[in-house]
Amino acid sequence: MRHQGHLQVREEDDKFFRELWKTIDGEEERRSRVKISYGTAGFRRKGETLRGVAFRCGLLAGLRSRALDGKATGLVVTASHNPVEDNGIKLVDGDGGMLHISWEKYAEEVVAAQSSQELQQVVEKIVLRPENTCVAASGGVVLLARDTRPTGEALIAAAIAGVKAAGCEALGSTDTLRTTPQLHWQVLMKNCGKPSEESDYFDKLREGCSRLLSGQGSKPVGHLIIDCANGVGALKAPSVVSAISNAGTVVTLKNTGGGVVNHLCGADYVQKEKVLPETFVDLPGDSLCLSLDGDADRVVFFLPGAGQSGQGAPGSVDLLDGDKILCLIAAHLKSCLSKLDGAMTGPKPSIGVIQTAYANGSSTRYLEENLGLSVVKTKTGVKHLHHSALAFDVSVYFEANGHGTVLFSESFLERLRKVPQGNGGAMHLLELSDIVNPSVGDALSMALLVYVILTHKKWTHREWCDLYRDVPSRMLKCVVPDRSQIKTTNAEQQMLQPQELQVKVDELVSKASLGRAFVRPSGTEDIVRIYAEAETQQGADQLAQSIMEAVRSHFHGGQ
Ligand SMILES: CC(=O)N[C@H]1[C@@H](OP(=O)(O)O)O[C@H](CO)[C@@H](O)[C@@H]1O
Ligand SMILES: [Mg+2]
Repeated sequence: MRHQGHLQVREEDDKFFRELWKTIDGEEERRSRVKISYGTAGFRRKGETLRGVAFRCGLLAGLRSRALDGKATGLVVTASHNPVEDNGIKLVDGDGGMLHISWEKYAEEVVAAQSSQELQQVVEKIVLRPENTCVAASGGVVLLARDTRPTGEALIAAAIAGVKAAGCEALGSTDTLRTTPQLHWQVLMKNCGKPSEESDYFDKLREGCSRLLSGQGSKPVGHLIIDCANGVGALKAPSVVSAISNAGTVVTLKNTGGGVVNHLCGADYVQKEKVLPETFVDLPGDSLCLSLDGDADRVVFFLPGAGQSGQGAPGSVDLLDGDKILCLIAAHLKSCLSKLDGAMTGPKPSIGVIQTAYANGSSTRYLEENLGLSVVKTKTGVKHLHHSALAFDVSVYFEANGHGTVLFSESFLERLRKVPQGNGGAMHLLELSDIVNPSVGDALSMALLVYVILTHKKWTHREWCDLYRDVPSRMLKCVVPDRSQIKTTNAEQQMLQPQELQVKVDELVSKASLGRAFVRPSGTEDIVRIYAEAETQQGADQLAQSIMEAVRSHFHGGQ
């Protein structure tokens, strides 16, 4: 029967598996899995408690591959920007993107299963659903990789066991270290019939960047200093940055693994604290710096300086976050498209610019008022931004924290290829498409892209920094008994429930000069986030604080 044997748990065959199964069925593991949700970007928690989750995710990635007629899927063991003791699982779908939203609930169901018997039943139930009649009885392949966290090896071993239990082939071992965007790309390539070697992705980025820089004759910056966050990006950065050093900029890699991943370094630290990574001392005056996160899918740039206020403490930075990266790219794409005018047949190409509510108000104003572009706002989480971006010929999306990429639709690329030789604009756009990841944000690819754009625009890093000045903002977190009581609308900028809390927020915002604020439940932490902007830093701080008090008082009666 087709639906028999979807889970092939052969405990008697394999000592490793018997040991693993004991852990999976251990009391502590069981309890810890009950309420774990897929979240904004996969499962995440203390690495020590994740073997059962990793096993089940391997199993699910295998089932998903079987549902896609044997197309490869992927699984990355990483906790991204989170501390070293955390770990997590990100699942990659057959198109190289993130796991399809319709399968997230299955991931939660398999993870919540409390015993091997229950797991078997959950799997059978999933494949018996009418929408899953496509799940083939066999076949399937899953690409696996991990970042550099110490718990990664054990989790990959568990995930491989899960893939095998689903009757699928596992490609990857406990030693397979990849950045998240690299694995996404490898899944995409495999499904295009072009299976790739470890180095292919970075070779392609480096060679593409060298082509774009050749003959430019000027460099935007003397020194580029890269904070690798002591993560997996440190292993891969050398293979791409030679394109930049060959163009005459001195590239220095820091935090390449000697310290603890994301500790006092990395994109999240720099973006949230607005300070230099700890090891960034005695920097040359003309340095442009950037920080990756632990799995290198997120990047922010910064200039050592006095901070935007001009009065920052030593070590403070002028931050060029995801919003500013997006504005630079959008400005460049717009001018490239204008060079195509008349050279391309058919309708005018559409350009999409996608942000979330956390984008600084000044960036949205710059895009709309200076560039004349209309901005689409989506819910938080790259999967939402990516989905909206797919509607355009060319699009760029970024979260303020540095997650983002540029997308070119296949039909637009086809039209570009037909533009007569000699139109530099079309060739340039085609070359740009070679150095971006079409599936997810990639810190290293974006580092190259920013450098290329600054070079072509003949802009210095200062000019980029001065595109606009951020509105002062403040983000706070608040623990509430049940954050799922908050329901939002309008790209999470308003609460539908509790209605009276939204009324209070509106009232507080109306009192703040140039105020803007919203409250939403986090998708990755058991907290509620409060974001506020105002004319002054003090105004933003006060607005955020008073909203936090309103949230507390609503949920805890003022306690
Ligand atoms: C305000 C904020 O930075 N939110 C982050 C955070 O999501 P939350 O749902 O806000 O916890 O983690 C996500 C996954 O890394 C990231 O995509 C998102 O931008
Ligand atoms: Mg990350």
